[in-house]
Amino acid sequence: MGFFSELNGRVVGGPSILAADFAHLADEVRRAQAGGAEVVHFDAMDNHFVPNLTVGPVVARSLVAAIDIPVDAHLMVENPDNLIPMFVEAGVASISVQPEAVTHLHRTLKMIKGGGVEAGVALNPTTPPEAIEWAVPYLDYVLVMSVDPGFGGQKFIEEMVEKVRRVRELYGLPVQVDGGITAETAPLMVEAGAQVLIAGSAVYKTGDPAGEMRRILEAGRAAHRG
Ligand SMILES: O=C(CO)[C@@H](O)[C@H](O)COP(=O)(O)O
Ligand SMILES: [Co+2]
Repeated sequence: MGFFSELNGRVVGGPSILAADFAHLADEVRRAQAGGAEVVHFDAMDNHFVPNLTVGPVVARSLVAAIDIPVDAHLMVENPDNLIPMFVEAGVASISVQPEAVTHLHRTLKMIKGGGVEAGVALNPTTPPEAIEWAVPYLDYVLVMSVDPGFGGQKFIEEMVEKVRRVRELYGLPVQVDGGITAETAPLMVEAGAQVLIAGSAVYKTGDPAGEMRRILEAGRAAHRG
């Protein structure tokens, strides 16, 4: 049970908080919800794995309490094991880790699942889908990064469309996509098999978060092969 395991073939999406106004996070999420967002993507960065620093479990806890859609935590941190129990305690619905930042991935995924939340891996653009073959029994979703993690507003990496197709073919797990997702790139990703569309800049940097969220979801759904 959970957000990813209950998608039932639907294409869904939500905003990445990275591009939102952090002084009004819950309101920013509600703006995207007005455009059909069903999940919010919470980017945690540590200035070690990525050269940027954002927020952690304390802010996640407040956000969970203030909104009524699931919070999906994307941990771009080295050694996430210390943080996982705190994110679980904060009430997030799912946690993805970057396998490039984790030494004992099996242990880390078991820790996430043991906390009763859904587990994912977020693959850097050059990390091959085959790298997670033996992690699949412990996964509820795969996040294909279509930019290098660390910043919003970067250029979409086109080859990631084929990577989505490959991940879907290999594992059949729900694929989430993150990085440079817009109403133009979303259909390419959905046609290749992506089901969960995450967008930061495209939603929040245009002045119409609800309208842009809706546009991305409609464009994605129009490309869905069912
Ligand atoms: O995880 C990340 C970046 O590391 C993403 O969640 C970005 O925040 C997406 O931002 P846009 O590329 O949509 O602006
Ligand atoms: Co992210």
